[in-house]
Amino acid sequence: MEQVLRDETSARAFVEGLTDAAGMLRLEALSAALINENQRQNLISRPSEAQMWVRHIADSAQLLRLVPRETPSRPWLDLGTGAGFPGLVIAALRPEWKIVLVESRARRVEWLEHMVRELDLGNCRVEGRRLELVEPFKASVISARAFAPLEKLLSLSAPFSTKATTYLLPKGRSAAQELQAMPRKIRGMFHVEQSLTDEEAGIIVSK
Ligand SMILES: C[S@@+](CC[C@H](N)C(=O)[O-])C[C@H]1O[C@@H](n2cnc3c(N)ncnc32)[C@H](O)[C@@H]1O
Repeated sequence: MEQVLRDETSARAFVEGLTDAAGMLRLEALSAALINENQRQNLISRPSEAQMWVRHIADSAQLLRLVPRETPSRPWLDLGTGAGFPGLVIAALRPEWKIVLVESRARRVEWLEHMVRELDLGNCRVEGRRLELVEPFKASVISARAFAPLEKLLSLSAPFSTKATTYLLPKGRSAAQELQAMPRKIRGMFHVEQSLTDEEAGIIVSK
């Protein structure tokens, strides 16, 4: 098994390897603002504030290992971005990529829009509505962490996917089980990658 990022120092070093100094500054700013905003609205669990890099930032950033380094030809769509994971972290690491964050809760939408402006992420757009109401477009990547059960996720996101779309779905410790419970045809379209931030967690990946 690969390295597991057990502490904040190793998680930060891992993310450093994926970006440049400006990217790290954006993530530091995101982390500080998020801890501040978490006093006003419940964005992340309080205990996870002290493990921001392992639990949230590196956990999101690791998805970049699963896609090509080149700018995708179509947008990266993140479903149910919430506090910003994983989509806002990807946008902070790859500001030249087109990223669309979908989030329905008004205060979270405000927060995401605020951070997109603060971090000057001109290629990142927030769709502040339910996914069901978003005008469909074809995405290169569809990511979602803790958004919906796999079957529902696939049906809600179908209008945004093509045969070439890569799904990246951090599913925690239920990944293998959730995939196993799917009909064989769907099972065959995905596999589970080991998460670098939790040795028992998996990421459901298409193709
Ligand atoms: C459990 S949170 C996860 C947030 C974030 N992805 C993370 O892992 O930290 C799920 C988020 O999805 C949003 N959500 C749920 N159903 C949605 C829908 N149909 N359209 C858009 N957003 C939705 C919720 O408002 C919530 O912020």
